[in-house]
Amino acid sequence: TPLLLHIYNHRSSVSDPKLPPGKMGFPVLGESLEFLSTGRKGHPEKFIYDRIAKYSSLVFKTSLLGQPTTVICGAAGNKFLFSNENKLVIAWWPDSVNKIFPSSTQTSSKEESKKMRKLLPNFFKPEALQRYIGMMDVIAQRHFEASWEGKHEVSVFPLAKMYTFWVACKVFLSIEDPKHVAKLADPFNVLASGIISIPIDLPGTPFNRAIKASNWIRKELISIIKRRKVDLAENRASRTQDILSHMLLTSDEDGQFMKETDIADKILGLLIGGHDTASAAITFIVKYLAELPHIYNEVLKEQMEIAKSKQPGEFLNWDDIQKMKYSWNVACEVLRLAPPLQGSFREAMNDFVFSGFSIPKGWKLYWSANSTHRNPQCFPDPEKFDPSRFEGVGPAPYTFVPFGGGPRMCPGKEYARLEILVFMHNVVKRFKWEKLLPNEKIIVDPMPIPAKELPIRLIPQSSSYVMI
Ligand code: HEM
Repeated sequence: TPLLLHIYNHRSSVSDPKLPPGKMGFPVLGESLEFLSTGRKGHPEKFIYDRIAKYSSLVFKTSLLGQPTTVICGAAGNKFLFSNENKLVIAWWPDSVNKIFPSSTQTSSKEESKKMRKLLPNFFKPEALQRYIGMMDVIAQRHFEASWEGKHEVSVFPLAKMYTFWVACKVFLSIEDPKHVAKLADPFNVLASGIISIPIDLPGTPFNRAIKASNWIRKELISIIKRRKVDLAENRASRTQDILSHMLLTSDEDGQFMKETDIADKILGLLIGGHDTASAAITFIVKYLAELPHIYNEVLKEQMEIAKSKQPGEFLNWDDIQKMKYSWNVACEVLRLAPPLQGSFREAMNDFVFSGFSIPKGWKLYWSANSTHRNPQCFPDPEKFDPSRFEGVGPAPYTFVPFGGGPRMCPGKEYARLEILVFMHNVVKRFKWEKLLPNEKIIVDPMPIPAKELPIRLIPQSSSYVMI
């Protein structure tokens, strides 16, 4: 619609449309505190729906993280932002994120990082990922043996993080020794908590420790990369064994290979992008399955059919994943009600007009998954857990957006689907479970997690099930 936008732009200078309704709040702080506190109280959608109601508008202005921001809600808003990437809007991250990942913004140019972003989906194409399903299953089995079996009670969130991190170490880097995984996991958790901290870089602050942790991990990654290069040259490593090999051997359209520092940054970005998101999703799947026994039973039925069809010692494969339709609908319904990422920011590249409101150049824009996920027009009876919403053609375009959309859509979406389904298969095959805290609160900061990390009581399946 460039023509339409041109007309909009033209009209904007003539009739001078107004800024969206809304309040900018206090200087600097803006409305950040309310934005964050509705999340910490477990209802991040409240910030959005209160304002949609107050201003009778799906577009409103506010100020978040020190930035004038327009929040754009609804399917039409999602479509607008996702389809105008690099035309009217460009990705924007808060300063704290840029400081923890200095090299992606400082050593590589914008052009370079755009090129890199184009390469990324190559490493996560279904064809490439199919090979990794068996590896994920191996890690899942080891994880359950090490941390679940023989236990009466466990806390789900830390275990989900351990699982996704172990899978990532294996699929990205071929690292599977639990000791080596743990050595990377510690600084990694420091890093993850620094990203969401207040960006004050003084000795001892979480932010400062995160920067140090990120430097340590990048150094470690560079040495892994150097070793791999030698191993590939001397045929001691396979060209397709993991994502690192793919990155080292893939060139862009100009025949250029990625630099070591870029690969380290990309892997670090992927580790971060995939860590708390997928583990939050897994935690909420376990939570909903505990609360909804009829859904649990359907998932169990589907997964046991698959388990019965396998030979002893045979790992999950692509055909098995294709059979997990009901389980994936359940996972999608969980992602609708508890989206791990609430939304993300863009920046206006120029002045433009959206929905009759003028958006000044440099302003930030924010889309929010909850603005459609909990909207009764997009999802009738939105509070009801109903996996059948995803049967047939499924939700209308741009209404179900846990992974975003357009050119910046989550590159790890397929990977996440596989590791979530492999987890579901392994957990229901072994256990039923009950929540230990029936009314455990949810905190969204910035990912949704149960406040006490979801402690559950495990009830092993009858042994005939586990043997299969
Ligand atoms: C259930 C799990 C996941 C959810 C809900 C999720 C969701 C998202 C969303 C909403 C975005 C932002 C899109 C935007 O700004 O419009 C994103 C970006 C991203 N995700 Fe995921 N993600 C998940 C898992 C993963 C995994 C497993 C990986 C890595 C293997 C990953 C890597 C990334 C990266 C690198 C970006 C940044 C892309 C960019 O800046 O262009 N994500 N994800």
